[in-house]
Amino acid sequence: MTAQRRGISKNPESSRQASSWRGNVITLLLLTGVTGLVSWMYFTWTDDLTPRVFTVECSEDYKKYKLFPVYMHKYMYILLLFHRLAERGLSLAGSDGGVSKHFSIQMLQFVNIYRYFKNEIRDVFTEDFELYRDVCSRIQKAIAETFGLDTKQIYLTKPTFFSRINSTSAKNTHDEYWHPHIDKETYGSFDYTSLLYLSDYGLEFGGGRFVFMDPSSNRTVKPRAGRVSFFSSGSENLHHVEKVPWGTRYAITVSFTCDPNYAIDNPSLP
Ligand SMILES: O=C(O)CCC(=O)C(=O)O
Ligand SMILES: [Fe+2]
Repeated sequence: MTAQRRGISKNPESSRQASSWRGNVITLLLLTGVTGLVSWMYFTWTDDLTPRVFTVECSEDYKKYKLFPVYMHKYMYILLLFHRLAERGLSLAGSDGGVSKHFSIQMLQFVNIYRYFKNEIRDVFTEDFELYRDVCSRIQKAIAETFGLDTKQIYLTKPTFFSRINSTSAKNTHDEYWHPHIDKETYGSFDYTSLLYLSDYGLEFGGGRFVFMDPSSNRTVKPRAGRVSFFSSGSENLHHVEKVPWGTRYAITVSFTCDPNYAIDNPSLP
């Protein structure tokens, strides 16, 4: 009896078909892979640079502020570089409890750079005040445009400050930046808060993301050097900053009020 073998037919036509089928599958896989990679690269690199605006319902608080119109919470990004100024100022003064806030305006528990540097202020900052003023007015313009205001309806207010956060443990409650809060309650005169980030999340520090604690879900802003986030300062924008486990996070807070009584002048050299 002859042993029977089953195997792939040696027919040349079916071999050709099999190899062209394999070729098609490989091409399809390659195409899918390349498309996936390109989409991933596109979304990773472009997503972060696109201005984003989210709208939330105004909180009940605004019923108390009859004088001023009610605006929605929105935020967007603009690109600016400001790291140098923060590092220069902050390297010379600050708390050892993980957070340093340096106001350009006098505030009780924080460093007033005018007082701190006295006559040396010109050596430390020189042309940086010009840059700072320019940044403030660009942010003011962006806020006014986004919220449908005239730039003359919002005024720079205090405190406006640099902050540096690292993993050093908090020495007092002012160092505890991670608590959920409402800026209007914390700072009083704020109607619009803006934050200009000066260092990159994930590269220069870990944690430290800004979290809007919206009722439906949280929304997170990843700090990135040059990124600006702004929002109305009422209870519709309860937020907190995640703890920073490593590295150093720099930011500038620039705030605006609708009330001319709380307006301050742009910072300038004496
Ligand atoms: O630095 C930040 O991202 C926000 C800080 C903050 O919420 C505040 O100082 O009120
Ligand atoms: Fe805040």
